[in-house]
Amino acid sequence: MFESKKQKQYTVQKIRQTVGKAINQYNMIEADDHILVAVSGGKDSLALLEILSCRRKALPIHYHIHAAHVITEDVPYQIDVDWLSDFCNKLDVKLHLIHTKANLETAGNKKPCFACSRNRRKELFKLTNELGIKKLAFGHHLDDAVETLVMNMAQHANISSIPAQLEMFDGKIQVIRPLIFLTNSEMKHYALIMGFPSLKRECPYEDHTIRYKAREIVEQMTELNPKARINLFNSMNKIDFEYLP
Ligand SMILES: Nc1ncnc2c1ncn2[C@@H]1O[C@H](COP(=O)(O)OP(=O)(O)OP(=O)(O)O)[C@@H](O)[C@H]1O
Repeated sequence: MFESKKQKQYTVQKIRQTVGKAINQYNMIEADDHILVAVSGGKDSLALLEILSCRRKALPIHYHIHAAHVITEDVPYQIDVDWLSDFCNKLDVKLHLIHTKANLETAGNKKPCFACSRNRRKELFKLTNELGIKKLAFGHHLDDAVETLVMNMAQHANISSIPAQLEMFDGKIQVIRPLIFLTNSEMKHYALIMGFPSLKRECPYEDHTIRYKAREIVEQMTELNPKARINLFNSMNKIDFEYLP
């Protein structure tokens, strides 16, 4: 679909404003904060890094952005680190590369993908702590939250998802998700306009079977109501306890 320069500018501005809305609503960023952005090389975390970095120029408050990318050496999936370094340089953001191993052979009956992402999170928390940073930002968006809601209801019989912000380790680290009000389709659109390449390759261990099924279910629900995705998201803030069994 052809989009004029003006339309593209409008989309970019709207998406950046929506990030700003989440940041303000959850008080995610304060003056002089240091924020470590976890960057996978996928479109969402690249956009998150770029948006947070650009916002610094437009705001009266100042905050510091750092980026971290975890390289799991024993998993045959790597991104173009030179491109990412260059991207961070242009944004005037320091990139921290974390080299680690998932040691999948010792993961017992845990699935490789689970063991690898648990190790990645551990490494990100470790670096955040070592750098004396309090805020760790992830690139999860609204679709991730809705899919997680559906998965948790079906698998764990509880109503829970991924929070927009969460205090961890007795408040030492605050996890923030500034893209939480944006859909996957909005993020795809943003990446296309900004010309972000897809640095991520499919990992051979990647097992998203359940998540893909949850995604399909959410997609089917949009046939009931085109707004189903947003409604599922908003329903998490509107639980009518009197009308529950
Ligand atoms: N190798 C990594 N290094 C640093 N952070 C990561 C890495 N992989 C994932 N993350 C963080 O975890 C978030 C969710 O990861 P996930 O693999 O679900 O995202 P993705 O959709 O594959 O990539 P992205 O969200 O960047 O488009 C990412 O947005 C990013 O913030």
